[in-house]
Amino acid sequence: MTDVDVRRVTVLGAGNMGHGIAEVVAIAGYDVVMRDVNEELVSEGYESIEWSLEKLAEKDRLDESVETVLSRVDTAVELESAVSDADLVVEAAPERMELKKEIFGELDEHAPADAILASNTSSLSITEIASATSRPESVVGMHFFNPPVKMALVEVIYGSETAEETAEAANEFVESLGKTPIYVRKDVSGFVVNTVLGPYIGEPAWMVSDGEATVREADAAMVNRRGYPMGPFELSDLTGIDVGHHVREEAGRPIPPVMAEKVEAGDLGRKTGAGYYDYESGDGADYVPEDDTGDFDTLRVEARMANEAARLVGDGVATPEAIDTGVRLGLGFPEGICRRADGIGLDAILDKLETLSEETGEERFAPDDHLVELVGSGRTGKTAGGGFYDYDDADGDGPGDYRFLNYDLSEEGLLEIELDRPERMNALSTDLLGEIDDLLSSVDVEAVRCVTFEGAGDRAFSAGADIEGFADRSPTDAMDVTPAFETVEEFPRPTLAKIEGYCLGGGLELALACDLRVATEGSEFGSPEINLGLIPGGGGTQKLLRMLGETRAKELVFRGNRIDADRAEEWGLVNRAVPAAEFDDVVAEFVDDLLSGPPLALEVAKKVMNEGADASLDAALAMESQGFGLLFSTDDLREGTAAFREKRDPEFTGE
Ligand SMILES: C/C=C/C(=O)SCCNC(=O)CCNC(=O)[C@H](O)C(C)(C)COP(=O)(O)OP(=O)(O)OC[C@H]1O[C@@H](n2cnc3c(N)ncnc32)[C@H](O)[C@@H]1OP(=O)(O)O
Repeated sequence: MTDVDVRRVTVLGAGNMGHGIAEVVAIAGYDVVMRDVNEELVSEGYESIEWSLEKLAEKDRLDESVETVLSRVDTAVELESAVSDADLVVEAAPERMELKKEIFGELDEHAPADAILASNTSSLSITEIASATSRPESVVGMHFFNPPVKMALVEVIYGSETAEETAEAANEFVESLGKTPIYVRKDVSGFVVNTVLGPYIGEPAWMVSDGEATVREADAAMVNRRGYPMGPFELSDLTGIDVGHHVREEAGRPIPPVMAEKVEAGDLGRKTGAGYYDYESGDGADYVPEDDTGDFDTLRVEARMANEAARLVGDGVATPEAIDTGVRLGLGFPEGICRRADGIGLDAILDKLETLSEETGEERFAPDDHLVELVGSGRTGKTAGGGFYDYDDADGDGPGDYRFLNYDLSEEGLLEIELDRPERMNALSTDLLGEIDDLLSSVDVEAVRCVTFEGAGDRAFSAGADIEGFADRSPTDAMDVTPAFETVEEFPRPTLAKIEGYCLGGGLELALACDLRVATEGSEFGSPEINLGLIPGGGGTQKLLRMLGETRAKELVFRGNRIDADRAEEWGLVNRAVPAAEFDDVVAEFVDDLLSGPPLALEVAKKVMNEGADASLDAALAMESQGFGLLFSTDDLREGTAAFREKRDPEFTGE
């Protein structure tokens, strides 16, 4: 359950968002009432929850039975009784201000005095919604992304009178759902994610309108050259061209002519069969890498997004971390826009905006004050040691602040490393591999006694190398995956992979570079590279051969299909496959032994065993005997033998 005070939740609205939110809330263990204005809508919503839960159960992604989760979902038509004992109400009604205000007026009358009143609006002002109540301090925005069951992000938005404790409770509640909240500290139009998305869609539309680019060039360049998951026009077709048009109209912003023409012609995107691409008589978003002529000005688009991000930071709406988390989880951007801007150089971004501003006189290029300040104070990005972020490791003298990696080094010497790209199944991008390499190369080894690796989220340790990045990579770059795996393998302390979920391709190779592997029973293992026309490239072919023998290794590599954790244990691919409920305890037992073990003997054992595996038996035995001799002169040996004599646990110091 949850450690916040919320126990009973009411969701108002049984449509796409409403039933999705109710489902997520019930899965997290809360009792939830889903209310809509008539029985038909409510039962359609309920059936959708049931259908979705069954799909999750089929994919083994539900810890409880469908019936148990459903037993926590109640439905209602009457608002008063639905909210009368709710701790939290999430309103997910259609996006019309008058309707929302009416609902919040009713909530004010019927919901308990201490209830949190949240709106799932994606575009309307929280302050104005709250004005319909006599308790605006209890009203907060809680913007889930569609579909809630799949999307990890929730924006928690402050209205102008939202109390700190209301926002904090909303934040904790979102975390208790297993989702990632970001704070949007001021009630700005578009909140965080849609504010950054605006120029991604809008600027290419201006460029096409002005005859400076084609739709296909823009999409191909942003996807292939800059790694975005979808081209701006492809994305616009998917979400509906009229949606972006409406948002701009409402905000009083100029509308790119190409967008206005499409809306006027009724070509709104996929939903009408045609938009920027033709989905009925054509092949849909059929741009290909060759459409990327190299002329499309990607910097112009990214400079505008970075400018919006600077405005959000400068105005105190969100931190760079929140913005980056928002666009990664909410839009699937390959990295946060603030990180990316720091990488490009804020001076180059400012220069681009100033040039465009002078050339066109258009308001949208006016550089934001915060951006100007950052550049003026020398914070021009990563190479300068600071931009939106600080780069402590710019001088290369220690681990820094990583984008895709979280780590913690405890006083006892446990270095816990988490691969943090849950939205991409913790796929190993070049950057992520570089960060693993950097961390293990720069950490103070003397302070570490054991390392664990795990994947963020509950779906994957890692689903392999980042396939999105493949199109863009030269063969020599692509061969560059092994250094990080070698660093892991050669790290002088014992390493343990904690595997929950998919462990595939490069993810399996990372786990194999670790000394030990513990997995939950629901985990799946495989080398699916062959299905992509590839072979394992991070040591997999050779590691599997040595670990499993030719018969099993070839089955994994040639067939490319997955095996379950029990079979992985039987084959010797993992040390233990355990039920999820026992996982933490089993991992803790392994870690305790490694942390309390003699560091020098463990280091020598690791080296002798790793290097000996590839040497002749004579050479390997010579290595072992040399290591054995070496350890005889250590304090740890004296401590180990003394502890044995004195019948106590040894306390090794690594000397
Ligand atoms: C030297 C090393 C080479 C290699 O490692 S090559 C890569 C080898 N690995 C693979 O081929 C595995 C690819 N992934 C999959 O087959 C599936 O995923 C899974 C079976 C792991 C899970 O399937 P499901 O439950 O249906 O989830 P989902 O919608 O496919 O994945 C969620 C999001 O994660 C992205 N993703 C998954 N694996 C990768 C990857 N390896 N590289 C980049 N992105 C990946 C998806 O695209 C999607 O993203 P969106 O939600 O935006 O559609």
